[in-house]
Amino acid sequence: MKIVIDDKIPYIHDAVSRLGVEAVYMQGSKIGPADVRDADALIVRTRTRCDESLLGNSRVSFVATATIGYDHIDTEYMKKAGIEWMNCPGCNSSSVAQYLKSVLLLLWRDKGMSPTHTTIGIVGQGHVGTKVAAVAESMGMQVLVCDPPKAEEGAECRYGKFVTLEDIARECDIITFHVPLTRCGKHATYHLAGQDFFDSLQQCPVIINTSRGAVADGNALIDALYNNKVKDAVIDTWENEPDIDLRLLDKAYIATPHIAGYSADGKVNADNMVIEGLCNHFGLDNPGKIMPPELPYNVTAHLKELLECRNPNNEECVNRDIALTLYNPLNDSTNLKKAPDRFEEFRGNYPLRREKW
Ligand SMILES: NC(=O)C1=CN([C@@H]2O[C@H](COP(=O)(O)OP(=O)(O)OC[C@H]3O[C@@H](n4cnc5c(N)ncnc54)[C@H](O)[C@@H]3O)[C@@H](O)[C@H]2O)C=CC1
Ligand SMILES: O=C(O)C(=O)[C@H](O)COP(=O)(O)O
Repeated sequence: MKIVIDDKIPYIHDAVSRLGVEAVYMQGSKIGPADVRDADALIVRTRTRCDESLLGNSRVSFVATATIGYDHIDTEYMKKAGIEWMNCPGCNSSSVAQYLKSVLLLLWRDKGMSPTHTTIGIVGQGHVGTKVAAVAESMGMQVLVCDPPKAEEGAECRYGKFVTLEDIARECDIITFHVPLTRCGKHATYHLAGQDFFDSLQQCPVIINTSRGAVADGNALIDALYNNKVKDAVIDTWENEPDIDLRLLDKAYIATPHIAGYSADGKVNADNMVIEGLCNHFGLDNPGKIMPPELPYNVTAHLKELLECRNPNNEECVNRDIALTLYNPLNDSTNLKKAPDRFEEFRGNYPLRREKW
């Protein structure tokens, strides 16, 4: 049995080596029809488009993407071809929530956006949006949630009732997108934040996009930043990655290379889900749980020091410093702004980041 695996999926190698199968590791964007022709399974990330042109002449019967999003998988083709496929729902949702928490703390520290005077609009109440809403609520923000598909299903909104995107545009100081990228259907999200949306903004909000680049129309967002319809932008996901728009990079307050979900915890969750799916599909013995590496001693010692020096009068600052020590998106942003051509390199060699210590 042969598996082709994206070589930038961290922590998975040991578990795969214990499966007793042939494993070929390759750069995700380079995996082509000749590489998968004699493969039985494919484990990918967002960089491999899985469709008929890749898989049509192969014997692949199982495809797993170690990600939440699956807009790179042609699910219609998978169904037609009888190929089982899986994504990893929720795997890195806490990692994206950690990214958002640090962003909200930085907006408070550096831009004076006090949480108790801030209304945040969350577009998409799925795995990620639910956790982001809880973070914002715990900081004292007023939370509005827009999720028309969930509203139509009769799902419960924890924050009053679901509102429309128009309500969000009218009321919110921060607007953050947590939707899948979809190009058809009643609730398609391609350019959901388009010209009309930006024209309708009333509060000159901060726009945060950690979903997929094309959920926001980059040109319309840049115009809105120049015309002061939008105060600041925090961009993790970009149109045309890795060839990103340098005007948006320049204007964005925080600009990161699609790494909101890159905590080691999130990566390991995805690995464990993928290995379980693979073992179930092929009847293999599960080699056991993968664990994330520990943080180095100097980081944990610094965190302990912060806690020990805690002054009850500045508890909030200590909590903020701990959160930002664990993860500060400005570090990733500074690197990307200096060297945007290294977008994929920054992702592929991402430093150890933990959600807890
Ligand atoms: N930047 C990063 O590293 C990461 C990005 N993502 C992106 O975030 C997306 C969301 O992730 P999850 O919350 O786990 O997905 P999910 O599937 O759990 O939730 C998505 C929610 O969006 C809602 N939705 C769909 N169309 C909508 C529309 N037009 N307007 C408002 N709401 C709409 C759905 O009803 C659902 O509740 C993923 O599809 C992925 O593209 C996810 C993880 C990491
Ligand atoms: O899970 C998702 O969806 C994501 O966007 C990932 O965090 C990004 O993953 P890769 O591009 O590394 O596959």
